[in-house]
Amino acid sequence: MTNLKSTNPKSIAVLGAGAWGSGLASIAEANGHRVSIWSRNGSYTLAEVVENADMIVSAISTKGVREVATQLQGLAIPPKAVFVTATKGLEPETISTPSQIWQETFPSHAVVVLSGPNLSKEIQLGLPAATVVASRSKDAAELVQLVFSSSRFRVYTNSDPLGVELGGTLKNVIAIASGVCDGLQLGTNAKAALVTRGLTEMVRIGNFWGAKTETFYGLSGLGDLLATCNSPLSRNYQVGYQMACGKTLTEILAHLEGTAEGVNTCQVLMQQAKQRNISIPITEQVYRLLQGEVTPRQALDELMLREIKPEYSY
Ligand SMILES: NC(=O)C1=CN([C@@H]2O[C@H](COP(=O)(O)OP(=O)(O)OC[C@H]3O[C@@H](n4cnc5c(N)ncnc54)[C@H](OP(=O)(O)O)[C@@H]3O)[C@@H](O)[C@H]2O)C=CC1
Ligand SMILES: O=C(CO)COP(=O)(O)O
Repeated sequence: MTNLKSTNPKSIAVLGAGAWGSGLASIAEANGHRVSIWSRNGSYTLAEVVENADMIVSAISTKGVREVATQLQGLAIPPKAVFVTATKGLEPETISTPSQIWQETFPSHAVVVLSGPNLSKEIQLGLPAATVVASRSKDAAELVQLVFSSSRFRVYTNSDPLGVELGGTLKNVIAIASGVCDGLQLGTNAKAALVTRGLTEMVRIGNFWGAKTETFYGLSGLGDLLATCNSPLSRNYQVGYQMACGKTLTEILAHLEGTAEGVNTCQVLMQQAKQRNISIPITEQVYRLLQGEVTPRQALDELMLREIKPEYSY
């Protein structure tokens, strides 16, 4: 069996002290690495945490990524530092993924995407989980794999960073739909149909942007889809569930613990789908529900009564 406790501790700067930033910091710390955490209200400055960092791990919500990346641009980042992004969203103005923002801001540094079925509350409890680290740089991905692998966290490498990142991002919209499905008590058959067709929709969007189909059938796609569509711990699932129980989006977001990225992702996807004529019927109904244009029951009827068609169009 591999001994994963590090004999070569690295300096890890974690940006974002939310649920996932704290979770990732604990995993690296337990593996013997030197971890310092930055957040807007924390006691360290950005310059202090990134000084001498071997790895800069961002678990900032999408809305803050560019702002923090730009602040870092003015600081002395060690040339060999590897950026790791764990954010699952899309920037509305540019449709960039978080890793694209990091790579654009730091073109000569390696960027690694970390994404998988990783509900942070379960990880905090020490329950076992697996994830994926993906990069164009094999060496960087393997370094990140080594830093985070433990007896409770199994880390796989992957060479399709876009597919890995989009899996974690796109499933959030389907998780909202799954929450609606459970809130309306539509049963197991309906849930299976929703998640399976949701995966088809994820593959369609992902392929359009250049991600590989097979990546969506791995941990960062199907794996994360199953976790978030079946767990009340998922904030995105909670948004859908509570809407099905009659709450408004504003009421839900006011009391939600943490970020539900699917709400913004859904808007970005709808804009793109309209402009480029991509068929994303589930996302479209989630969008209309979030906009207050349909009730959960109307959204269900719209999906069930779409024009009949083959399962796959060749
Ligand atoms: N929780 C989970 O189970 C998982 C979450 N993720 C993803 O990780 C990301 C963060 O999620 P999570 O930790 O749960 O969310 P939280 O809401 O708990 O934390 C959000 C973090 O983002 C920071 N942030 C938000 N806006 C800004 C900004 N403008 N500038 C700087 N920092 C900002 C917050 O900073 P501050 O602390 O200063 O308020 C906080 O650290 C999301 O993209 C999510 O999808 C991925 C896997 C698992
Ligand atoms: O991405 C997650 C688990 O992998 C967390 O999901 P939520 O953001 O919906 O809580």
